[in-house]
Amino acid sequence: YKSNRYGLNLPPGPTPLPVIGNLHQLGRRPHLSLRRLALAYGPVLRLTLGAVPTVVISSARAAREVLRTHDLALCSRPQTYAARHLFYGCTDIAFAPYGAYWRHVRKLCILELLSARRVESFAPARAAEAARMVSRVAAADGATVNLSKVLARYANGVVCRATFGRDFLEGGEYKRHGFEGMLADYQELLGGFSLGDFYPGSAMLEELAGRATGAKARLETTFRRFDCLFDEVIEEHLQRKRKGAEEEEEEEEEEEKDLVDVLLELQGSEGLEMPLTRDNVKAVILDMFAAGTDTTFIALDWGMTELLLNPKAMTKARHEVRSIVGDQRLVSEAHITRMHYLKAVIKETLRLHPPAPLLVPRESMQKVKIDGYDVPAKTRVFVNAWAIGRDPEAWGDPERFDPERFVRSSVDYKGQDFELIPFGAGRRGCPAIAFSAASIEVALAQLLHSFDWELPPGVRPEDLDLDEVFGITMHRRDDLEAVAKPHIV
Ligand code: HEM
Repeated sequence: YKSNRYGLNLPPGPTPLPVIGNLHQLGRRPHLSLRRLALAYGPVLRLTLGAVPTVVISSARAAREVLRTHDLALCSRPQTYAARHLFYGCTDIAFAPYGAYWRHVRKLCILELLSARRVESFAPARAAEAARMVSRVAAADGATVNLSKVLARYANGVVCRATFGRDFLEGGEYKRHGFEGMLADYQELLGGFSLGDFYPGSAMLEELAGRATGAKARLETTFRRFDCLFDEVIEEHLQRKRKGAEEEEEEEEEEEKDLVDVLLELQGSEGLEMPLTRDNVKAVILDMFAAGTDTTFIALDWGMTELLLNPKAMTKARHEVRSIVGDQRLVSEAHITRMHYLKAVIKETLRLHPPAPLLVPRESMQKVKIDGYDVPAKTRVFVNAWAIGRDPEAWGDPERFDPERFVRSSVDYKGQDFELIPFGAGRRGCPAIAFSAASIEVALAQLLHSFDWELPPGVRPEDLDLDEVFGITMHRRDDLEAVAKPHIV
């Protein structure tokens, strides 16, 4: 085996796939190293992640084969050490292996939790959080604002209101529950490749590796923090229900229900195909909270970063928003249906900065052929959405932020166009595209309507450090700071 310049071992003879190597050799930014490898060796790479055969896909054509042609064969998830510890033994939606249980919870998610009607019912929550976001920015009174913090609170507020019926920002609760730390731990632990994953199937070796590296202790602490919070929230909801029943209140309006209400109702209903335990309910709540918060924040953070770096796009988007909203203070969702350029800005942001750069790994359930290569059962499959969004074969001038490209084309992120797959696609595709689009659009439109934005005095676009922190989701390492001049507040 000779070593190539990536420090990987190339096999001497022909192999079913071009490269064998080791993912931990790929450094701090695997999405980038993997793209370099794909440019050198082709869009279907095989790596050996410890004992786990792994395939990485880096072209729209190969992604179509994974996410459409072989969607069913490739729609399980690996039961990683971290996912099992954090997600109640992988009984959530995102990490459950393919089977009757996953089909059941996924169906409940599509029909009950994130249906078009439910997403619409959260419009007041989005509006309230957008208004609070404006107040937080206005409070800076022309001084430099840490916009990343403001956006993180918005994303957290929207997801918490939809999931739990309230946010945790008042009365020191945010700090008490340690939300930021919890989410940071979660992203890091899930995105990391813990030593335990190198010995799948050997429970003893996995356990030893987990202990030796300290991963187990961290996973257990993070799990316990989430678990206690969810128990508190469920008890609150049950108490409210009991009180309502004693006072013989009218049935709660469908519009006022949060996702915990819906899940508890489903749990109590008799017609359910499969019973839901309390742990199942908590696992699904964790999915909503964890899958929704950071992703929404990252899309907004990069959206505002790109607009600040590209004043022409900023001016055009602002002009569109203001010409539609006029002198009203708050942007409504009816306004947004007419904001075509704003939607193009969001697509362009998600093309260059998909919040989950390698999507969420899949696992093959049977042998399939991808791009002519044999991929055996039990192979872990990563799709490098980040590389695909910058593929020169799919995109002209791919590194340039240019929302105009979407004004001229009908390419969308809904899982039909494989050159743009920030939400994945197929049976395992993100079930929250409508929820996310609504949350991102209203926040971005509101920020552009209420304020004129500039970089802080003395900071030039080229001064911004755009480095990122890789995890299951990937955000900028530095916070975005900017100055906001009120337009209509
Ligand atoms: C910008 C925002 C978001 C992005 C970019 C995003 C991206 C993704 C991606 C890439 C996947 C894996 C898809 C695949 O394997 O093909 C996924 C799955 C998932 N997402 Fe999202 N997501 C976002 C927001 C949300 C929100 C707000 C929620 C919930 C409220 C959510 C819930 C889920 C769930 C439950 C899954 C697992 C689906 C399954 O395995 O069946 N996501 N998301």
